[in-house]
Amino acid sequence: MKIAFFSTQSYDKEYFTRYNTRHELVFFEAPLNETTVALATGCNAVCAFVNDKLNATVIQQLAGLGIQLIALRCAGYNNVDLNAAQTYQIKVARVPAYSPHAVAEHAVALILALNRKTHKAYNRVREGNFSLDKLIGFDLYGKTVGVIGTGKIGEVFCDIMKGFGCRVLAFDLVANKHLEAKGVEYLPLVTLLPQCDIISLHCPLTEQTRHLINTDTINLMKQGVMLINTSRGALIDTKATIHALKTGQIGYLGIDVYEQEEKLFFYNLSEEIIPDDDIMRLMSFPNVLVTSHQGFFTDEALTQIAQTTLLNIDDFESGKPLVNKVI
Ligand SMILES: NC(=O)c1ccc[n+]([C@@H]2O[C@H](COP(=O)([O-])OP(=O)(O)OC[C@H]3O[C@@H](n4cnc5c(N)ncnc54)[C@H](O)[C@@H]3O)[C@@H](O)[C@H]2O)c1
Repeated sequence: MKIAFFSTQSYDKEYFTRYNTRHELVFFEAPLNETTVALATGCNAVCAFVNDKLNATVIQQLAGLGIQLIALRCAGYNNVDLNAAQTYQIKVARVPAYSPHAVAEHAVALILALNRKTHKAYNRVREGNFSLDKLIGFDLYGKTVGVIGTGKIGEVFCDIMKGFGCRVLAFDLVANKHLEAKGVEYLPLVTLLPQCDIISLHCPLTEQTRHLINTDTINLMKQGVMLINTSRGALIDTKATIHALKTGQIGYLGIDVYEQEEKLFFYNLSEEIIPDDDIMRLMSFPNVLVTSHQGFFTDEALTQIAQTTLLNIDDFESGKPLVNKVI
């Protein structure tokens, strides 16, 4: 099959070329949207990533070009209009699990860096400043951590935080029996939020979870709470979060995802004027750490993403059941 890859970065090319044996891969740096969709002309499938826009218009245009498969090289599919894909009979497959450890460990990295201010210490000592002033952190041992969404990533995250000696509380639509057996306590969200020193988001972005973190839920949290989001940006109402950082209601924020990330993340904008005032405000707080959607970015995860995506394409081509189909 001939597959058009959108939003391609050098590492996508490297890993997919390494594991591809039978397909023709065409790599485009451009993201997939209404203005770039024509690049898929002559291809049978498109391979898309988290910030590609597969709305109804794009899907209609893809159908017009004869595209039969949308092979997502990610787990989330909130950026795909599934009704439109169904209408135009385009199959959608994804990579449901690729090293949940990669994302869970990144969430922990954000917690540790925010708490112990490692990023600041790194810069200080390079300038010969060996003072500890304002670098004080807190022991994770004995603290209460709230985990929202205890699927594959949330489960690994709970295990790691248990290992630190934290009390772990969870909120999910379905309780995970393995976690309950290890002492993770499931509570309604309104009961969980006021008890936690750290809250980490690991649920998908859906109509129910959009702006799950808003003024009302933030006000239920402990004053000075640490909020971590490695899931999807729109789980958090950015403006409400900025307000809470200004008042001190949120004491630390670690985000690997951002509501308006598609125009920023994965690009080098160091020589540009960035017009997004919210991200600029967020980055100006000393207690906010932003990474640009790198939770998945480990060798193991990139290998798994390439292998599973190519397997999905193989299965589709040979008419086998699509084990990783979304629809
Ligand atoms: N930062 C990154 O690089 C990166 C990489 C991969 C995935 N992600 C994000 O992480 C999310 C979680 O991934 P996963 O593999 O653990 O998914 P998963 O499907 O295994 O788990 C998601 C969990 O969220 C729960 N959930 C669904 N709706 C909920 C709701 N309304 N309230 C509470 N819980 C709810 C589900 O029941 C499930 O247990 C993905 O949806 C994706 O957005 C981020």
